[in-house]
Amino acid sequence: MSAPAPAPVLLGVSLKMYFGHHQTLNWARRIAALAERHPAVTSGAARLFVLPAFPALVPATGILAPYGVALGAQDIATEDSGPYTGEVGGPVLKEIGCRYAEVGHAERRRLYGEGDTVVAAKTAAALRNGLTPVLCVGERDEADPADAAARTVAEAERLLSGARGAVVLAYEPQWAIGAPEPASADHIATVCTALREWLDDNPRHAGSTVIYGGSAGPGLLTRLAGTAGGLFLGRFAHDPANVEAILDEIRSPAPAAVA
Ligand SMILES: O=C(CO)COP(=O)(O)O
Repeated sequence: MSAPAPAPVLLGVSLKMYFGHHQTLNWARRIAALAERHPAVTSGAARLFVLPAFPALVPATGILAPYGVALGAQDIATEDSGPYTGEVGGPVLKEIGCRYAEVGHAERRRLYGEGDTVVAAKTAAALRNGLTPVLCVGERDEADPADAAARTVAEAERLLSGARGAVVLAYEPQWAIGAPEPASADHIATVCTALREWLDDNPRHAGSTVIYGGSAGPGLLTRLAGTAGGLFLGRFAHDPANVEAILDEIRSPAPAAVA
C-alpha cells in the first residue's frame, strides 16, 4: 500500500497596510498567474491564502479564487452585527467569500490594546461564522526554545479554551516580526512541534495546521524540513519572485507512472 499523501504546505500572506489599492490588485494578478502555472499549487502540494486590506477583499477574490487562492481578512469583529462603528463582522466576511480571519496578531495587541479576552472572542466569532481563524501566538521576547514552546502552547490553550473547530495556528515570535531574519530553524521546529503535538491531543481542533511567521522568506521551508505545516509571510512576499522561490522549495508529487 502506498503511504498517505503528505498534507499540503500552507502558505499565507498578510499584506498588512503596506500597499495601495491598485498596487494590491496588481500584486494579486501576479500571484494568480503564479498559482495558475506553478506545479506545487496545481498539484495540490501547496495551498495559498492572502489577507489583503478590507477594501481589496472583494476584487482580490475575483482575481485569486479562480486559481484556488483563498482569501481572508486581517481582523474580525467580536460581534456579528449591530452598533459597532468601524468594525467588520464575520457574516459579511463569509458572504463576500472569505475563508480565513486573522486574530491576535502582535501588532493588534501592541498598537490597539487587544488582549486575550478580545482575541478569544474574535476566534469564536470566526468559528461560529464558518471562517478559519488564523490565530497568532508566540512569545514577546526572545527565549530559549523549550521555554518558548511551553509558553506558546499555554497561550494557545488559553485562547482556544471553549472553542471547537479547525484553526490555523500561526506561531509568530513577536521579536522575529519585522526583523532582518526569522527565528532559527531549531527554535521554530521546537515550538511548532510542541503546538502540533498539543493539537493532535485535542480532537476538538482536528484538521488544524501550524505555520510559522516572522521574517519568513525563501530558504526557510527547506531549513524547517517539514517541522512546520507552512509559512505566514509578510514583507518577503511583496516580491512575487520570492513567493515563487518558496513554492519551488515544495516538492510536487511525482506524476503517476504510466504502465
Ligand atoms: O507578521 C507577519 C505576518 O503576519 C510577518 O511579517 P514580516 O515577515 O514582515 O516580519
